Amino acid sequence: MDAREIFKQLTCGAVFTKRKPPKTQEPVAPPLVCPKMEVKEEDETMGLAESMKPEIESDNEETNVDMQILDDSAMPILTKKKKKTVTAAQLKNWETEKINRLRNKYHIHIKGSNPPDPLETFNEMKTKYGINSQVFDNLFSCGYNIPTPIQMQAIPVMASGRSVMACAQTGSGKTSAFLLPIIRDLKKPKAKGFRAVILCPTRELAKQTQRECLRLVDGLGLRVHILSKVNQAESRYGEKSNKKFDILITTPNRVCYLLSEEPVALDLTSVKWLILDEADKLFEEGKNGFREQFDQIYKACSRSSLKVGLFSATWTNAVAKWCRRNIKGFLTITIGQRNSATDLVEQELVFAGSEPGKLLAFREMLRKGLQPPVLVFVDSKDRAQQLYKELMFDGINIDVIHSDRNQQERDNVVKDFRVGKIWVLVCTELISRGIDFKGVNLVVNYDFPQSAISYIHRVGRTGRAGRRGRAITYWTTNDTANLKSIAKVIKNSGCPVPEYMLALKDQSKKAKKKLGKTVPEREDINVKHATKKKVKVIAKVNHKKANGKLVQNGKVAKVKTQKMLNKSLKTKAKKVSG
Ligand SMILES: Nc1ncnc2c1ncn2[C@@H]1O[C@H](COP(=O)(O)OP(=O)(O)OP(=O)(O)O)[C@@H](O)[C@H]1O
Repeated sequence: MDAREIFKQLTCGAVFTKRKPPKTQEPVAPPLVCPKMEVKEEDETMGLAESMKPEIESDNEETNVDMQILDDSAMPILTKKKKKTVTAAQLKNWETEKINRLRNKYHIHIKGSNPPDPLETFNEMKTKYGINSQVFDNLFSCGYNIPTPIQMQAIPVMASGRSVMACAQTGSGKTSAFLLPIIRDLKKPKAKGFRAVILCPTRELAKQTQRECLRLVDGLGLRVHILSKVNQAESRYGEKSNKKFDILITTPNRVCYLLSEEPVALDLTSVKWLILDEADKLFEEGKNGFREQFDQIYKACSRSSLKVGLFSATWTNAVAKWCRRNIKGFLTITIGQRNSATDLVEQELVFAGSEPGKLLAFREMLRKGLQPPVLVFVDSKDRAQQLYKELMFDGINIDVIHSDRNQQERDNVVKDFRVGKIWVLVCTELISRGIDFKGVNLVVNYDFPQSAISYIHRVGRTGRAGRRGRAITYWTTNDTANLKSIAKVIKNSGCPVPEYMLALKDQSKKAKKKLGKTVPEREDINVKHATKKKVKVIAKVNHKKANGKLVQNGKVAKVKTQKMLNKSLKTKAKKVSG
């Protein structure tokens, strides 16, 4: 017997090859399951309702056995394949669950029948809604890589031709949320006249929206227009005009002026989309609101298929009521908690005792050093002017904006603040809504806001587009009426507030409404609180330094002496008292 024969007998005829054996699976014994015990699968269906999981069939129902016989003595090798059976209904449920998870993740709440699914990426605008790839490129050149939660939901809603009422925090990208679906819908320029109208409460906001729109329509040829000189409008937008514009961005007053002309100087019959940015502000009644103007504009947009979009960071009953009465099949989108301040802002309430105490506290803050740009909000244009005059000699680049300044001055101030020439801007509610100054580090509520809604918008000028910010609010014993509601807003956005503030008595609805409308009486902020001597000395020094002129923001301003300041304030006070 040669060595080969001996080896064959010893190995019982086994064959050895260089090939790797196929992967085998040991036959698995059925799991021991206690009758009452639930077996949880550790797979991607975790957390889904039982009915939504794909059906996984058990071992004893069907098992495919593959046998591979290498030779007579080899063991059979079992391979088990699990078959999955998923019905269409289950797939749909599964998809719904995925969408719900996405909405929960981004705190997207939507109300109304058959809402479209939210987008997860801008790319879906191309694949699902056929948006022009040029717009897509424009988005990326704006630095927008992923949609914000309001964009995720509002874009598909509007792109599917539905009216919408949307509420999302300040600085969360609402402007592009309504601009993108409009641009998608209008596609290219047409000689039909305005097909979209965007109403904003202030001209500053209208200009900013126009800028954003121009960036997004770049390369499409769509013509975006802002109503400026109403006296030139007649020939440009009237019935006989050559209809040279597609999108109109404006404040309501200017539109109403043209609509009241004989013959009507603005044709809105082709308007497909009417957007109200800062809708709750536009719906306010009284001299600061635009309720009547809006009604007139809505009537003039007579196209039967008109769709309306109402956007704001704050939600009021008046807006919801109007939507229910006038718009069929609209959807309501809310991101996060309604009427809440952004949690990107570190907020603080500071008790300043009295009016002079506020000035001292503010000066102390300036002395310690602050990081510009800073916005300082006060109650009225007179107070804005007073505070500005008080601080203009303190060696900071400061300016003021309010509705008494002419349009050119207002535009210059906004421009200078944007480019960093102005460090501290004293302002009124005029710029509390919608204005997107990039990188404001600090908002100071020098005067306590008249309502929680006003507080939310003022504070929302910082902490925008994912950046963090800070807000300081001074309060005195005169401000206790609103203290609780504002303390609550601060607490809800995750900042600490003293417990006693939250335990204060609630105001009645009527009292709150009244408070929101009336400007509280406050002691003047003026130089009489500082020692006259000190002001004279400062004025003298500045006078000398600038050879009789004060150079500010690249412009030459006349330095006013104490006497001149008092005189101008007295004449202003006389004017106000009538
Ligand atoms: N998808 C995005 N990715 C990154 N930045 C974005 C995106 N969308 C918008 N932004 C930026 O976020 C900032 C705030 O946007 P926007 O002014 O539209 O906010 P808003 O929600 O209208 O705020 P407000 O309530 O104060 O009017 C802007 O500077 C804008 O350029």
